[in-house]
Amino acid sequence: MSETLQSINTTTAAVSDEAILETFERLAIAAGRAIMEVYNSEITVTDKADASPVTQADRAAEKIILEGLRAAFSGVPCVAEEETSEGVIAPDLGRAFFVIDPLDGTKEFVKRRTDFTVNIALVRDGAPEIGVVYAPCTGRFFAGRPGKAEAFEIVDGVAAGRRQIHVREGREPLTIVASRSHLTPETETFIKRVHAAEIVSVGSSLKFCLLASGEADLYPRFGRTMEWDTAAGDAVLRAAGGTTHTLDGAPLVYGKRNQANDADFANPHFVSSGRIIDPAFMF
Ligand SMILES: Nc1ncnc2c1ncn2[C@@H]1O[C@H](COP(=O)(O)O)[C@@H](OP(=O)(O)O)[C@H]1O
Ligand SMILES: [Mg+2]
Repeated sequence: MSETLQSINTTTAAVSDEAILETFERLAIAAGRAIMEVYNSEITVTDKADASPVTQADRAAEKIILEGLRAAFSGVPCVAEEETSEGVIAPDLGRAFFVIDPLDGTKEFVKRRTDFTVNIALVRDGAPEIGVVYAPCTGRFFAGRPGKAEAFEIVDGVAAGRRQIHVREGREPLTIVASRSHLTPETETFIKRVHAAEIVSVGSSLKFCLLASGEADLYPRFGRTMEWDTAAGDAVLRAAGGTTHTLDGAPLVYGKRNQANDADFANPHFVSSGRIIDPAFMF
């Protein structure tokens, strides 16, 4: 059994991975409901300091998730997109902390497309171990913890069609998933090098989930992302048997602070993959 939260953080009770996931699921569904209320009425967009958009839905969803996590697991630090952008960051993350992107794919949301997601993850010892990704517009829900990844649909607030998912055996030509809004020249160069059957453009962390559910093989990201953009999807992917590597071939680690020439929690370029027969060609 994997380590409990209690053994690596000061919480009031020993908590199983399953119990953590149940809390994540409940909070993601509640956050998704708040997001869809805004989606179905008027969206107010403002620009953050980094020029990325934020809406009242991001803030409402983050409030629901943070209040829920802090009530259920007091003492476990939270790294959340909107709080961090306002300078609210725990001074010491310890060995276990939550990472939250309440609305990933804000550009998708603002354009009233369907790919935006709610993301909640637990990082332990630098690895994303437990995570949920929920796309409230379509109802698609993905959940992962060590050794088990699942997909299901949320219908009227209730989970239906729960099934285990796995990465697939990558076969050439591969299916590549890439960002719809942020495709860099470096990513395009990489895509040209790989023998791809199909390139699927997807907004948000759903890209990781398509690898996890065996619907695609590779997700190259040679552009800006922050840890909250990737932690939950990466947790689902790893639980399903996939990997995320930086360009030096090491697993992507989380909890990156005070890096020279870079902001806190910024990710380097990475490639996520399902079960690729020969990963050597990637780097
Ligand atoms: N130029 C840019 N402007 C805004 N966000 C950017 C960006 N480049 C990368 N991003 C990040 O990419 C995320 C979306 O990923 P994708 O392109 O895969 O859908 C955004 O998350 P948010 O939508 O949560 O802000 C944001 O953190
Ligand atoms: Mg994001």
